Amino acid sequence: MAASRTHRLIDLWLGTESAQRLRLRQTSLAMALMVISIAALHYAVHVGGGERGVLLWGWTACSLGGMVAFYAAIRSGWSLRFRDPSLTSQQIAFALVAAALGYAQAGPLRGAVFPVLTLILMFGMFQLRARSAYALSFGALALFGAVMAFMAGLRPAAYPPAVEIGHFLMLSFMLPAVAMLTARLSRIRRRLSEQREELARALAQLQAIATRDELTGLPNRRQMQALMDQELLRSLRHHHDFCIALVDLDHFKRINDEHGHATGDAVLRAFAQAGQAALRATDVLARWGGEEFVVLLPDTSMPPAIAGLERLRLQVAALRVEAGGGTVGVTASIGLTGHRHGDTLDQTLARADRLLYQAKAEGRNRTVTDEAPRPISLG
Ligand SMILES: Nc1nc2c(ncn2[C@@H]2O[C@H](COP(=O)(O)OP(=O)(O)OP(=O)(O)O)[C@@H](O)[C@H]2O)c(=O)[nH]1
Repeated sequence: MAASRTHRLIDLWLGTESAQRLRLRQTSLAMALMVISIAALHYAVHVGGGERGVLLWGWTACSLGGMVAFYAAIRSGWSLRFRDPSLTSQQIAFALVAAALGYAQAGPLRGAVFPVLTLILMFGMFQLRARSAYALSFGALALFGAVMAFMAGLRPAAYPPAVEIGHFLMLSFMLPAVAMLTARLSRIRRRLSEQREELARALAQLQAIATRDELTGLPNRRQMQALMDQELLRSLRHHHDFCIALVDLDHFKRINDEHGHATGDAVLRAFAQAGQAALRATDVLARWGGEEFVVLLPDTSMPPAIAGLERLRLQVAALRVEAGGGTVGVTASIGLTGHRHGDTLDQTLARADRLLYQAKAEGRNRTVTDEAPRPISLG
């Protein structure tokens, strides 16, 4: 109960979208650091005998208000319009200005600002590019240099010039060092993301090789086998019909022999395109091997299956492929059968194969089914 209330509060503060949650978590951490730094500065001024006057309270209000404004800009989604919706550089720049102004008021304990400064710059380590990290570091150095010079001139007793020069020298070593580390991390991050993209590309390529026929771009035999297995399971669960057809190009050897292998390849590609166009979007045409193809017609009974295969056969017969100045045509023989409940896929495929053999034997360029003959509608 208490846990779920805590979760609800956290969701209210951070939202539920994961990238936004990450950004807001980081900003909340920055806010916490700001609150601790404000408390520490008040303590430092108090211990140092300084006056907690309007300047300190003004600084406190601006520092807190700024962080709340950053939180609101991110939480409301307003910052999503920027390249970096976390507003990392802007938050760091703001915190650096607040730190420099805090340094001007901290008195004898002002050295405590330096580790905070490092911490502020470390917020950029996982986000900033090298250029931004160097710009922020050198900007901070210039800002602190100006504040140190100003304070040494204004209150030399509290900010002795010799001590300020020492502080500046320390910063001029420390800040570029942090920027160098950030730049190194940024390079590692970039290399990692390049490698990740390369891996994703290689994986996509491997998937295409494993599932597609290279010549025609159709699903290959392995992929078709998986699709038919899936369809078999679906048909068992939902008690629907599906059909399978074996399609074989006629006298294909002759095309190769008379026009060359390249023309044969072009005919296979043209067949694949025309075949897919003739079928419904849910039907799958796959290359089974050589000049033999399989069509899977999911959730389809025999009459529409016959119509679909006849449409395919007629469109293939109308194909003309360029070959050495002329054109070459091709026809297809088709064995079509419906899957029978209780049969294995191999049994259905064997039946389609026998029907295909029959189509060849009866003169080719025809669709043969084991269904009782009925008028074919091409609708
Ligand atoms: N160009 C090309 N030819 C192929 C490819 N795969 C198989 N073949 C050829 O397809 C031809 C198939 O010939 P056969 O099995 O004798 O059949 P067919 O000539 O089509 O005769 P029927 O099937 O009886 O009508 C062979 O010459 C194979 O070399 C391929 O990827 N590209």
